[in-house]
Amino acid sequence: MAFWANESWIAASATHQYVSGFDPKNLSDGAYKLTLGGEAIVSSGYSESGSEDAYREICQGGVLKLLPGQFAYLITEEKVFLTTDIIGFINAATGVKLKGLVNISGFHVDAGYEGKLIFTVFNAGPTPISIFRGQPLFRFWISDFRGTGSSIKTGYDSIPRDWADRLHGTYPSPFALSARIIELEKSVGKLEGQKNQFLIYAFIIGIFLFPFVAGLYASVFAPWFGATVSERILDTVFKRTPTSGSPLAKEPQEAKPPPAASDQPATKTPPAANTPSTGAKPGE
Ligand SMILES: O=c1ccn([C@H]2C[C@H](O)[C@@H](COP(=O)(O)OP(=O)(O)OP(=O)(O)O)O2)c(=O)[nH]1
Repeated sequence: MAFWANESWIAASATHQYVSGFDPKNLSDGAYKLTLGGEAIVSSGYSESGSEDAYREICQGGVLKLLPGQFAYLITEEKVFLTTDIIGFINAATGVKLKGLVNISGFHVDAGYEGKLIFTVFNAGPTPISIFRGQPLFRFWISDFRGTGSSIKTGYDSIPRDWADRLHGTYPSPFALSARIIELEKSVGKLEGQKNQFLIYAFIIGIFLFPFVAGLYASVFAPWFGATVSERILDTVFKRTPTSGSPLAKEPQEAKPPPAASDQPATKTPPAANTPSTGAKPGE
């Protein structure tokens, strides 16, 4: 197995087109630079919602921004045409990987594969990564592939639209979570500010309303409230003898039953004669 150097690429391309629009200028140390094509599917990320806008068309020179924690399907502009006696290897360019873009997808292209290549990437970095259509974002190597059994396979022409459903939801990276926490802290700070404002307003309104409420209480509620409930509470708490104004005073006292007749000691009524005369006659 031998990887193709630039010379092998150029010599072989004289009889077969391995990459659409082949240009030797795009070769670098045996790697052919494939560029970003016109469509992408991007996950909702941490600051957007739903997968409705996941599919993105990228116009010529148009930019696609991948936020921290976002996951995307990208497609190459070029199609590759592998014969059955070669195999391909793919990767993302180092420059963009150093910004934090991770290539999650496979690394080989089957012998006999014909079509565009789809890359699955994830922004694991702390900052948004902007890529543009036509940017030489991917690397493609070819190697001889000995033996038989491979056949021509029709590959991708575009990104299947239903792949958007696979990217529904969020894929939070530590950076995305940190950004989310900062957003929430800002919201909490705003709410705190609103709460303080509310308390200040309530205090000011309270100052203006106090004389009115106090007057209302003194003139309407206090006479009724003070005479009934207040006195009752004071009597109970301080074990006071119910005052004449107190409701307890007005309540009938519990009557003690009179002692039984047999229990009463016999008392004699002193004779009228022994009663010291007051000199007064009855009826006087
Ligand atoms: O990141 C990748 C990896 C592969 N391919 C293309 C080239 C490859 O020939 C084809 C199938 O890839 P692979 O053989 O790895 O996928 P599979 O899941 O094993 O599918 P299959 O069983 O059809 O081979 O998809 C891509 O577009 N992107």
